[in-house]
Amino acid sequence: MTTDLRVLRNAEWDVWSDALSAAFGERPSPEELALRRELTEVERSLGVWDGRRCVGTAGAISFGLTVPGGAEVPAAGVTMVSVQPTHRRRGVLRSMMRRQLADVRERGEPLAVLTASEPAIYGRFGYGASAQDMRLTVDTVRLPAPELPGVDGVRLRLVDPVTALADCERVYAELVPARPGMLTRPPGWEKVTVLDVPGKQPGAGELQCVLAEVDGEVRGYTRYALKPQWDDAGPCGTVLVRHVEALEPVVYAALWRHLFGIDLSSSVSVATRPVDDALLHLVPDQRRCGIGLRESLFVRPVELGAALAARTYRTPVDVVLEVADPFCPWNEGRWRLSGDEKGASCARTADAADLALSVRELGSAYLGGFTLSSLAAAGRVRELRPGALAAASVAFGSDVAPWLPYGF
Ligand SMILES: CC(=O)SCCNC(=O)CCNC(=O)[C@H](O)C(C)(C)COP(=O)(O)OP(=O)(O)OC[C@H]1O[C@@H](n2cnc3c(N)ncnc32)[C@H](O)[C@@H]1OP(=O)(O)O
Repeated sequence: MTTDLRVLRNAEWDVWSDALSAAFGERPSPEELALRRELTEVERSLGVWDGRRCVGTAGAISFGLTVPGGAEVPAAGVTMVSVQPTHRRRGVLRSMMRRQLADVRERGEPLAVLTASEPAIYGRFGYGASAQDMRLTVDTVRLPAPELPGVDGVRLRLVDPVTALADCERVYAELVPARPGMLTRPPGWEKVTVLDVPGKQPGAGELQCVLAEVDGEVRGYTRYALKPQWDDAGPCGTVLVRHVEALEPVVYAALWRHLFGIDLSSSVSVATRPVDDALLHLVPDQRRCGIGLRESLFVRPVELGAALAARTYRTPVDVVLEVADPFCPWNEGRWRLSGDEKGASCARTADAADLALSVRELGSAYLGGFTLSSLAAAGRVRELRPGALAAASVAFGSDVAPWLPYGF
């Protein structure tokens, strides 16, 4: 099989996009397609061609990723990856991943990030699961709505989601530096948050948006749709929450109180919240919150030294890492990482190693969502100097759990 892997050209976008849709078995709406076109960074997108047929696609988005300590680090958001069924398991994906990581490095982005259709795919390319989604299906019949002193002072306003976008984005922008894993997005990406595709959530009504105001200022918002349902006893619909964000506890409680109280519903379901979400402490019984966990954001250190130096460390750390990275061999070897809560440096060293691990484990530990100790318990990190593992594991931690609020 002779194929040609090259950077996408504008004129090829339609064929490339059709190949992507076909590989996922999707038929996007005209609105979705228009947004995909707008958000494709063509010069960062790759296509693999077999004659005039596009058989492989991969895109990258120029994000900024919040890391522990609050810095925003340039990160390539890997997306739109597909290979046609006729060309699978012949190394097309591998060739795109190799080319893409070389491009990311050339651009000087220390990190690549993605969310995976199937998590088993990307470890071999050095991506480690780094953050988790908490899914909740809350029994709002049995659980009382959240209450906090001052909740009655929060004014809620039902608004058109698109008209309210700028207000919501101001809130979102304030939240981004406060939590590792959150992304600063290129302009246009905010439209994805309000794209309401009829039929995408079968049975659900129109997307609603509620703004929460304190003293006339927007301090939070929620977006949701009601999925009505009826049984012999009456209404038992579900409120499907897409987003619920707030800048202070009382606003968060007010938004959840609203969601708990929506007529004709008996549960509220939200696909993703951080694992340390405050709702768990605003209700008296977590068991009735129907909690589920799954991995969400994968992180791949592309320039290892720059990536490790870009975040801060919870406790002082001075550790020599013996790093394996067969897919990006420029990262292989020994690195001394020294840092604390103010900053860090990471440079090559000839000193004896304290810990041995691969770049994938460093991706998993990078945002503080998974500990080096838990990875060691799975045999994926080896301690070479007694005491080094516990010290590094604590230092890599984060007070706030990493979280990615949406897919890309
Ligand atoms: C970031 C994102 O966009 S995620 C979206 C990924 N895309 C999809 O899921 C769409 C449907 N699937 C596809 O298009 C293709 O099957 C792909 C892209 C997943 C794989 O493409 P291929 O060209 O077949 O992969 P390729 O032949 O390069 O395989 C590379 C390695 O990954 C492995 N692999 C490929 N697909 C999978 C999978 N679904 N699960 C586990 N391993 C996989 C291969 O076995 C191979 O393993 P090796 O390292 O042991 O040799």
